[in-house]
Amino acid sequence: MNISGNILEIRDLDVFFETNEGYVKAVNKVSLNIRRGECIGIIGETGSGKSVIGQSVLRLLANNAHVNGSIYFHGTDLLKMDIKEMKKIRGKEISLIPQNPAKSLNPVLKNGKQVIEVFDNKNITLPEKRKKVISIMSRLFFKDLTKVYNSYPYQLSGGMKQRLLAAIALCSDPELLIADEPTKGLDPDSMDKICELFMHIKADHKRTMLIITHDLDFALRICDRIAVMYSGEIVEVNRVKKIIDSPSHPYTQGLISALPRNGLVPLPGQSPSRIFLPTGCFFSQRCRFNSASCVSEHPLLRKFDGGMVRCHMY
Ligand SMILES: Nc1ncnc2c1ncn2[C@@H]1O[C@H](COP(=O)(O)OP(=O)(O)OP(=O)(O)O)[C@@H](O)[C@H]1O
Ligand code: NI
Repeated sequence: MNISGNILEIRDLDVFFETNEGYVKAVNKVSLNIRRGECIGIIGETGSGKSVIGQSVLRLLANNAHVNGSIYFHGTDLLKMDIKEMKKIRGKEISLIPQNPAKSLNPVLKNGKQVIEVFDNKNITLPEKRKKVISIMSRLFFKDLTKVYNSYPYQLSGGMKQRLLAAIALCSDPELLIADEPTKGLDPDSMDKICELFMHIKADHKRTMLIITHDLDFALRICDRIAVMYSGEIVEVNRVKKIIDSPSHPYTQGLISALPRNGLVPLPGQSPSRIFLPTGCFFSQRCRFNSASCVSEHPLLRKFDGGMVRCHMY
């Protein structure tokens, strides 16, 4: 029992990759807690370090990665855990809904069998497994269940494949569910269905979730709290309502203004090189409030307005 109520505690996570060009700083001193039953979103533009955080939690980083910091799951640091022990947690206590549904399914296995196969609880009989799988699938597929159960992945739409992957991820009854870009490459109709699916997982299955996405609208609809990443670090964390109604960090303000319903005002400029990061604020070159201290001094993440913000203005 964790007294703090946190399922996951990421502390000062640093990840850099060794490349021929130099050290790529992917994640800088990221700290984030996920409370039981909470759905937290990590948002930010491409390359900001969102996926690397998810991969760090599951210990699925590439071989050229160097990792520092701690990721506590029930008080045990996953980063120090024996890889054998880690495999007992991965896909069971912490499940991932992978990014690419097409690549993650076995094309020659019927959908129902696909879920039963990964459900490797050795203590229960096959009929019991089937019963459990059907119960999970019926909660995700509603009326089409028999048809879906007996057909093959290629007969499913993109949105339905996502549902199948969600069923696979849920059948181990995980304490934490991580989804990396669940809406990537989907048409608007499937997008709505995926939104509905995640709302359902949240409400009905009461899952603790970490949603990694560049799709701000999706995150705003699903999550309770949002962490905004810029160039490998968290620049703002707060409850969704605060992020939408009164974003504090100029980068978050830029993201919100760039939403289609707000007139799609794009943020000018580019994020800095990840090999030669600036001394001051990483966002200063693109910031309309840029001042001398922003260039000379790197801002710390400080408590503000019920959340945290990394900006000299606060
Ligand atoms: N194996 C690797 N070797 C070198 N650099 C890497 C490696 N994996 C990731 N990176 C770099 O780390 C940074 C963070 O990557 P990450 O995949 O976490 O971004 P992201 O925020 O998930 O972006 P996207 O929205 O495109 O998925 C990027 O600059 C990326 O190029
Ligand atoms: Ni990513």
